[in-house]
Amino acid sequence: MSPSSPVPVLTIDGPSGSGKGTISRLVAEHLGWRLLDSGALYRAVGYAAGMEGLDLSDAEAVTRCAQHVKIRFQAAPDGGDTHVLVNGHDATDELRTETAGAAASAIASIPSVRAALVDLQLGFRKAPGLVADGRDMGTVIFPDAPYKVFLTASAAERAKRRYKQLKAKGLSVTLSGLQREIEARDTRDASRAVAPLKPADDAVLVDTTGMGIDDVVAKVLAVLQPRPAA
Ligand SMILES: Nc1ncnc2c1ncn2[C@@H]1O[C@H](COP(=O)(O)OP(=O)(O)OP(=O)(O)O)[C@@H](O)[C@H]1O
Ligand SMILES: Nc1ccn([C@H]2C[C@H](O)[C@@H](COP(=O)(O)O)O2)c(=O)n1
Repeated sequence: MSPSSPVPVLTIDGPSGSGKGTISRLVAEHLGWRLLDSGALYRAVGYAAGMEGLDLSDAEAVTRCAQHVKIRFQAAPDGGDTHVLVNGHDATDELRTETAGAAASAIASIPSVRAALVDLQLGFRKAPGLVADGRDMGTVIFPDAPYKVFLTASAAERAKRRYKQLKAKGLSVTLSGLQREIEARDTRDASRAVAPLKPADDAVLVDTTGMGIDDVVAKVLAVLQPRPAA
């Protein structure tokens, strides 16, 4: 990278449960790059709005909340999951629930809420590079990113992964209920007017159905390799 060239960004977009968070973290660790979990920002706004007792469809009130909320990512001392502090409260566990995901998806369809989070996201672009995980990383926030991936997997496989993850945490969930929630969230995220969930025109599509995590990491890292001249 020359001193004048922009900091490289790898965007990893995709639907819920496709593995964006897991793969982004592993790829960022491998590269020694920073990580932006943009979904956590929308989850934090939805959570903060809930704590204030706001009606999530009140666009003005939720936008004010998005403009003022203090969100901080804190590395776990034991090397585990990064903690997310919302207005000083460690909300890591609350933010990972499907309820928080649905609230995030609802407030994320408000254009002024999205606008309130743009500068915060752009601020993550620092040397030596950034892996950015979300729904609109490659299309809206970092359209000039040199590397873009769109991760998918069948809804049934994504529901199975989520089921395993939540069961391991001791939560009482059903596979069919999770699949319904995942599909409802995908539909809302993909059909909103602003920054809908969709692959960037120049993204590499990776269908992870039936693939293990290590194979997906390898496939994503391959996107960063220079292509042989034709
Ligand atoms: N290729 C894979 N094979 C099997 N399990 C996977 C794979 N990728 C991710 N997982 C598991 O699936 C679960 C969901 O993954 P993850 O949270 O990374 O998805 P996500 O796309 O970030 O979801 P969300 O958008 O809802 O935050 C995790 O338990 C993760 O370990
Ligand atoms: N760039 C982004 C990231 C997330 N959202 C919204 C839509 C998602 O359903 C919700 C939660 O995201 P997750 O943590 O599951 O990745 O947040 C968005 O609109 N744009």
